[in-house]
Amino acid sequence: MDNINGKFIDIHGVEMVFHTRKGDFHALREINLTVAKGEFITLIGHSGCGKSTLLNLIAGLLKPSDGVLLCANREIGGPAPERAVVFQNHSLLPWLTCYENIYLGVERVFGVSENRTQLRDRTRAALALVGLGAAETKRPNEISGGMKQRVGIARALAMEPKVLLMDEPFGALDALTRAHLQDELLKIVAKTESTVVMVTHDVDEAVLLSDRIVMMTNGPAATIGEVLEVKLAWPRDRVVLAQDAQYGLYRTAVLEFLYRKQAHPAREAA
Ligand SMILES: Nc1ncnc2c1ncn2[C@@H]1O[C@H](COP(=O)(O)OP(=O)(O)OP(=O)(O)O)[C@@H](O)[C@H]1O
Repeated sequence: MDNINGKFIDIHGVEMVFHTRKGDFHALREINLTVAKGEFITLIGHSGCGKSTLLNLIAGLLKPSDGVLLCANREIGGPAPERAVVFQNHSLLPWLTCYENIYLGVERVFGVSENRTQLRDRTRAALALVGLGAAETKRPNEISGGMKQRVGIARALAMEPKVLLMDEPFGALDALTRAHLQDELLKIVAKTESTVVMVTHDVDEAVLLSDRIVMMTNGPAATIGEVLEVKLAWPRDRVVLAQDAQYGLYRTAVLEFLYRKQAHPAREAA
């Protein structure tokens, strides 16, 4: 496919070299990847292989040393609300309520063209989408870690981004909360038809959520080693999939890549 929907995000020949006091560090080499509109992509690989760097390049928070990144046919020149980011640590402003945290982003994006009632409706709709309508007047220190992450997701989605970028959004949560939020995310993404690129360390999370899993080689000069297409039907049910032979095969393929083909750097160094 070479229409815009097939190449909604188009990453071509990207290199990333960090200039440090100890010299240049070649983090990423020859990154080529296209993401279709509505696709859910996860990036997986050992610690330090450059997953966050690649996500930050798509976010426009970093500029590539070489190569080009396009979103909807336009070069990514910096951060923009069309590419909203959710980090591992929610990054909510502690002195604002859940409502105000979301409203701030909504106002920034739609404040020029819409009145206060419309902005309020957008904020409330985003809170409702993540099931937090009742918590709108609470401050971040009054809600659980899972709820904070949901506010972060609501804040990102409220900006109606073309792409949702998530850097280990559930990494700091306990297993049950994590599973619950994964299920919620799948429902939200199905409803909003979002395009998602998500960094994860979790093999089950990758298989459950992804249309494709992008597996990265170890750094330095990391690149995309393999891309696994996950052809499990939607909607996906974790309990049903736990018994599914095909699910097991996908899981094994990722584990093989990570622990056979790409031995952990710490072990190689030992
Ligand atoms: N600003 C920077 N300056 C210098 N080196 C950097 C910078 N940012 C990242 N790096 C290096 O680039 C490599 C990739 O880092 P990155 O954070 O993208 O990896 P990662 O796969 O996301 O790791 P983790 O899974 O541990 O979060 C690492 O070796 C890191 O030390």
